[in-house]
Amino acid sequence: MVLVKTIEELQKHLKELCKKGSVGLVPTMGALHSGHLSLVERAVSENPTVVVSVFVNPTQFNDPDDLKRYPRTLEADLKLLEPTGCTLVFAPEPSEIYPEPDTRKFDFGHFEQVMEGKHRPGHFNGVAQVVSKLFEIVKPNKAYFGQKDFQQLAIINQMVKMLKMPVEVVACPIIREKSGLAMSSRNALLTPEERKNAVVIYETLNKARNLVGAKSVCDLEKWVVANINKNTFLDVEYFEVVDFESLQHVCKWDDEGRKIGCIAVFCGKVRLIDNIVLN
Ligand SMILES: Nc1ncnc2c1ncn2[C@@H]1O[C@H](COP(=O)(O)OP(=O)(O)OP(=O)(O)O)[C@@H](O)[C@H]1O
Ligand SMILES: CC(C)(CO)[C@@H](O)C(=O)[O-]
Ligand code: BAL
Repeated sequence: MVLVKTIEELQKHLKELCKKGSVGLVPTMGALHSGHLSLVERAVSENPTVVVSVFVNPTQFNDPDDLKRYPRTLEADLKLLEPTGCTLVFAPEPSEIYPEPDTRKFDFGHFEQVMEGKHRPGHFNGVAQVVSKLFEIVKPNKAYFGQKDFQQLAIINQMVKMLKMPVEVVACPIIREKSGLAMSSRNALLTPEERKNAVVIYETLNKARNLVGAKSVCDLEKWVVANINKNTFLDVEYFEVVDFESLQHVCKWDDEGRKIGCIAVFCGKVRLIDNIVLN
């Protein structure tokens, strides 16, 4: 495994490595945990060359405090990546990715107007800026993303189509702690007490899945918010039941297609997201 910091170095390595076959890319913002490692392991099992990028992308943060607080742990990340068998770790400085400001504006229509897009203005434009740059730099055959960031996956699939990029986007399942809490780099910012209480999020999502049909969509949404907000550590920003493909709000359980419940919750100052497939 080799750590590279510049695009020039990375592309020099890739010129030789791509002769071995496909290249897999796992984009991350570091502070790695088993969720990230599951993506890397999948990529290693499917490609002779795997690049893991570790880059806290400033353009996707709508809240400057969130960017300042975001955990940065490159030394520990490298220790975790070593045994996975990944080939290259690309950890650039912001000036390497953005030698000048990226002024591109993507139009993802409805996909960026709901849930994360609505509550984090500009977030998905920043994600598309950095992921499109990473795809141009690495030219991967396959790129791996987690279903924890469900809406991000939909946006990236759309971006790949819009920009006609020859990349296969691979969706990977959510990895959870034993308690059920979805693994997330931001979990490291929780106090032990907050972490204990954060398990109520997934517990509630699981109960909600069992109430599908017994309650109307609208009543279920209200019930989830009320049940989580009963816990004084937690404050729901949104819970929405949407169509798995279109992300359109679902009105009735009888509507065609799979449905997913997506949630964002503040636990103290830390904003956590999660989701559950409902049928
Ligand atoms: N628990 C998880 N299970 C599966 N994939 C995950 C999990 N957590 C993160 N990922 C995926 O890893 C990739 C990098 O995510 P990122 O570096 O933002 O980590 P994160 O844990 O989601 O951090 P945070 O949510 O605090 O920003 C994304 O594709 C994300 O969906
Ligand atoms: C895809 C990504 C690495 C882009 O910065 C980030 O949004 C993330 O970690 O999910
Ligand atoms: N996992 C999504 C990255 C972010 O929260 O900015």
